[in-house]
Amino acid sequence: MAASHSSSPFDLPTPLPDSPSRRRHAYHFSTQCATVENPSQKDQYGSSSVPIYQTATFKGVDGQYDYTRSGNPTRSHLEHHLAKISSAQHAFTVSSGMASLDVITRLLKPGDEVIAGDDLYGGTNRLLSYLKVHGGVIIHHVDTTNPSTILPLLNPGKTAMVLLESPTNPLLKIADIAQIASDVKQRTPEALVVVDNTMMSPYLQRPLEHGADLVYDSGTKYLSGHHDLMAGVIICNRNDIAKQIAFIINSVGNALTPFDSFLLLRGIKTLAIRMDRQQTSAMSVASYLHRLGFLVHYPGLADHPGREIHEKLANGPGAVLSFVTGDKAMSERIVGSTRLWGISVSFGAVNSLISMPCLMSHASIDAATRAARGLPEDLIRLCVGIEDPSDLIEDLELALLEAGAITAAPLADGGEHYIRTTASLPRAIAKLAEDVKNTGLGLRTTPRKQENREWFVSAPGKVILFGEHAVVYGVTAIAAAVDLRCYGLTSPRHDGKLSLKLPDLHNFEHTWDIKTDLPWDAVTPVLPGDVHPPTLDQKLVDAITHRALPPAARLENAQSRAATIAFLYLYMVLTHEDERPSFNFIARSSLPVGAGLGSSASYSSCVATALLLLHQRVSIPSLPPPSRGATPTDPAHVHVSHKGRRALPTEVADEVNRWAFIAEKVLHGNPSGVDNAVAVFGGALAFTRAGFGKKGGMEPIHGFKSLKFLLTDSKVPRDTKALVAGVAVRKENDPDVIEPALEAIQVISDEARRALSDLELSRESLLTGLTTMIHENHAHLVTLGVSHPVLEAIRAKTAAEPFGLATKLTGAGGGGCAVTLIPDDFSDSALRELLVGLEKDGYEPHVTTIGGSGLGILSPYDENNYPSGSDSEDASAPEKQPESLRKAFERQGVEELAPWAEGRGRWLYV
Ligand SMILES: N[C@@H](CCSC[C@H](N)C(=O)O)C(=O)O
Repeated sequence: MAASHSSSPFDLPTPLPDSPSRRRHAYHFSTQCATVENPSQKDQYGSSSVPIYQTATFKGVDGQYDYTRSGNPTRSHLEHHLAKISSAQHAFTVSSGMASLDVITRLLKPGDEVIAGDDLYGGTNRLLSYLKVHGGVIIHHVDTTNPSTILPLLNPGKTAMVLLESPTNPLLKIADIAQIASDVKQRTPEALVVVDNTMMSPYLQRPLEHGADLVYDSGTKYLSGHHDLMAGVIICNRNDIAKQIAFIINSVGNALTPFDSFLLLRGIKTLAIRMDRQQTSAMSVASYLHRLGFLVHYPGLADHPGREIHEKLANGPGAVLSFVTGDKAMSERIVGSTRLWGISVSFGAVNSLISMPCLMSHASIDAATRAARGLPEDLIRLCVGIEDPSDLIEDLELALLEAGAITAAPLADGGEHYIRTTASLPRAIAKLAEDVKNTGLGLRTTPRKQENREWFVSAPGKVILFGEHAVVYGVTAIAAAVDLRCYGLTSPRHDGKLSLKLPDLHNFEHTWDIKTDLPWDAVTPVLPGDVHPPTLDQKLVDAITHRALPPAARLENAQSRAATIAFLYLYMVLTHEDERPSFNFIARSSLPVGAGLGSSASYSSCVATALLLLHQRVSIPSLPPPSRGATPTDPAHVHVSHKGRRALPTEVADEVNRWAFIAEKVLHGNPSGVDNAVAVFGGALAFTRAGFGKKGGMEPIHGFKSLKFLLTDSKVPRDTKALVAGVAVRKENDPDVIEPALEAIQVISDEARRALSDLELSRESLLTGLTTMIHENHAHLVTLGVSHPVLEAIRAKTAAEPFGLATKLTGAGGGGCAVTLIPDDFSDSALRELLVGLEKDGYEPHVTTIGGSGLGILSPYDENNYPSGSDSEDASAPEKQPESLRKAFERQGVEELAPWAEGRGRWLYV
């Protein structure tokens, strides 16, 4: 026996007697929710909470209950309560929202026609598809935002049901339930108008009041509010339908259990208060995303196309919203980067959830149908809970930042704000342009003049002074440029070929025929002025790996293979409109490779700079005119000796940095961006990873004074991933030891940052302070378990008399490099003695200065000195030309690289 409620929903007036001065009136919704009373079902003990009648059977014959499938007192209380708050005559509860729809669609028979929306919950679509295939029911999907699309499908004698969601799941479209119900009643009065009201709950919308015949709700959502039960609710006013529903539920046996009935009843008591809070926060979240420029679907926003209709039907916009980013991979990253928003299907719980419908709740709709119905693959659905809205927005902002969906932009007052990055649109336009070109419809523009100069570029490596490993947990790391550098040289060719040579990396060399050896069909170019999307184009990476790598590089050496892929990737995405420069690129490095000193980032920066110059996407400032009369021995330029620093404009540095980061992604998958930032900008910076309640970002340490350090490569290879994972395990197992160590490292980094930028601090105090901090930071790294016996041996050697120096591991540890501070008064003879001792022990020490210049480009460039084709494979190249940079560059020993490069002319640095 299914419970049914036969009195008016507003049968719980104030207890006051009706009088002319004080009218009896219905209690407000929240009062009704909290007040569970059924006058016809008084509890024998007056219990204030409805008891759980955890019983399958009831004794006796002819009693109100006999078997819980047919009826149970706990469920009756719940159904009475639901009918009351839904303005309904009848309410039924079943095992899930889908069970509700199953019960309702059992009213159909083969040949019946159902009209449903084209944006609807994946499970609903699945059940309708099942009925179409197995039940002989004809299903029409239409755009229910436009009631006139339904009219031609209303087929008297055939249309049995019109199934609506409003707002729809997940695009939050609005269907005019009242208008549609009236049209249906007029044209096909026998058809039932059924509404899935889950998104609104009876608090915000009561479709029976707008002409619906049947309303169902997934009680799992707002009604329960805590995601601790599954339930479905069906309500209606018509006795004939109620009778059939009760019959089906009893026959099928899917009525809600006594325990779940109890839980649902408990949840409903707080429905209004939860919904109020959730809805207010949802409005803030929607407005926040809307302000950033995302396309947000939420009926509370002023520009929502269905807002006016929704406001006629409902008392609020609810707490579910969705938005698109323009890039599925970016959406995946956003969803994966949130901490507070749980990645989960469903909605309506007190805790906030984030999901990608196409991968989750709506995955059962096949991709082609999703596309045909306009359900975007990059759609993110947000279900707002009761947490503090500022925490929710902060968490979302950090995720958007981390995913590259927003970026900081300067404000007129010197401050900063976040704006949406616009990676996806120009990319689509570029693709379109390519497509047009490939189909022969494009207009060919005159190709630009081929870049005929040799370009000589260089970028420094980096050393982490403080904060390594701890940086993974949100601690600030201090990184600085070292004066060991990577150098890159391009020389023009005129034979349609491209070559890469890496003499210090297993002497790798390869030449490609640009037209035939590179997988051009796999590339989506990034147009000038546009930014590369935050994620790599994996299709292109794969195509290069499988179709462009020479067998030797593919098989032999992982470093040269990765360096080649990064080079070709950048070359190809920067190429557009058939302008495919032909040249040789040689990279050399005075930095030890794979020792944690940022050699890959300095290589990436050189590749990015060289390619941007060759593709004519950046240019360097031309030499200013002479300030006085020039003579053969005096070029007469004003020249203040700043050694070229700050001569390269910030725009050039920013562009190179962006592309160097892309090359770093090819090389490392998920780099932090610190290494390439140091390689490009030089100096020193403080880096904090986003997350752990921090915004994250990099800040230059202004006023950084250059310092002398000894970098000792232990020559012991290390496994960075394993070391990072080891710290994670220790942190998990021994938080009382590891957490304080991380906190102490943050204190050291903060102090180091202050000291390094304090212009008034004496040199002596700075060096003393740094010595202490080096010792302390190393001790904490030992606690984290990332030191190694060779690093301890280097520490002991440098600390021993007569040296007395402070050393710490730098980077991942477990081998790799140690960094030793050399005070200004440390004698040359002592330094020589130390170097000899370290070399004798099998280490490779480098005396370096840190905090120096970033990216450098050789200039002024005398184009006539190295004319076109001087070193090219062009058969017509004139003979007897001055030696090109290329040959001399290749000839230098690694130690001579830096002084030789400096001697080539005037370098411009960032
Ligand atoms: N795997 C489930 C997914 C349930 S989605 C639940 C909810 N209605 C929502 O919109 O999130 C299934 O396939 O049904």
